[in-house]
Amino acid sequence: MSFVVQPSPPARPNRCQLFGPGSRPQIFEKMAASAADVVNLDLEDAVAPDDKIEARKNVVQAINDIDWGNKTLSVRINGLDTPYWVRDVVDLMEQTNGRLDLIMIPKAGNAKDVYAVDAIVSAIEAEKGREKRLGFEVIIETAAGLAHVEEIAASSPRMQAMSLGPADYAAFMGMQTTAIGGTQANYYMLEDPKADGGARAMHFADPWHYPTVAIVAACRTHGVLPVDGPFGDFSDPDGFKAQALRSATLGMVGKWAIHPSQIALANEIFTPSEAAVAKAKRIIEAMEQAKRSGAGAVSLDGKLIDLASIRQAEVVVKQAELINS
Ligand SMILES: CC(=O)SCCNC(=O)CCNC(=O)[C@H](O)C(C)(C)COP(=O)(O)OP(=O)(O)OC[C@H]1O[C@@H](n2cnc3c(N)ncnc32)[C@H](O)[C@@H]1OP(=O)(O)O
Ligand SMILES: O=CC(=O)O
Ligand SMILES: [Mg+2]
Repeated sequence: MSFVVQPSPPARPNRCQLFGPGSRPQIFEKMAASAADVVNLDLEDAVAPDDKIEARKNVVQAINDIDWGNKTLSVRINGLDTPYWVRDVVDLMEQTNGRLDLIMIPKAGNAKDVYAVDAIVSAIEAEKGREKRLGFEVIIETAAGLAHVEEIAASSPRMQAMSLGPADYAAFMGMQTTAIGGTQANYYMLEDPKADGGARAMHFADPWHYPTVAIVAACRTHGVLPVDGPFGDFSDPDGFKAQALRSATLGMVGKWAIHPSQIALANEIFTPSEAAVAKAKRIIEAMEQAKRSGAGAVSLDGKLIDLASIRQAEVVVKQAELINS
């Protein structure tokens, strides 16, 4: 236990981040009317090179003209290795009305990447006398991003969220797959040949486990929201749910949707169920009683609960309160 108190991440729901290409303005109103907590207008990989300039104009206009309600509104700018990103940032800062909440920085490789964007944003904010501080979110989706995940999480007071990007992550790590997230057919173990009469059942392992835990740890250390990225097969709701359940279990607070059919799935998984909230409240209640009687550890339903159980239960209760607030 460190004497440094773990900072809280931004207190806003982030169960689902709905993405849409900036080059497809016909869907912007649908995104605004959706049940996603966060809308991400994309200038990066969902926009073809020839459409980059037009997409930027569409996004600027949409930020100014569309009623985004109480959504967290974010734009994914182009990567710092492209000729587009500076103009993305400058136009978003100079030509929009202050409604924009976040800029998403893709392929963040180290803290200096965030610093570079911060320098431009800070200068324009000061020049324009903007009172609302723009927030940042990043995607961890390169080998360098993973290697420097903690310094990226700590890189700026603007940092609000960090997502795992499994598509680029797979590419940059040289993984042999073209699927975006989820189960990988070749990542399995076979049962011991001597077990079960040699039937050798397959057990799929989770190739996203390590980056997920690394992101969650970095985020929890620095008060940033950890988010699971895209699941490309939008025709496979069960696969999406299994992936989302794994990341929720490991501490992530939400997941991207790359199709409207994935929004309700993400909202369901990242909203604590009534049963989970009721159980968490029973634990807190039982521990209050235990404290009054001087006990640190007691049994509830035949299981141990102690002071750590309060902290566990509070995660569930606070998440439910945040969503219902
Ligand atoms: C690896 C990464 O970087 S992922 C992040 C970047 N990627 C993206 O932003 C891609 C986002 N998704 C999309 O562009 C699209 O959903 C696609 C290309 C996958 C599929 O598009 P379509 O073929 O039009 O899907 P489909 O026909 O099933 O759409 C059904 C309805 O949902 C709408 N829709 C589709 N995608 C979206 C979206 N992202 N947001 C809101 N509405 C949408 C369609 O306009 C259509 O509406 P309608 O019923 O009123 O006509
Ligand atoms: O940007 C997201 C990804 O998976 O790559
Ligand atoms: Mg990517």
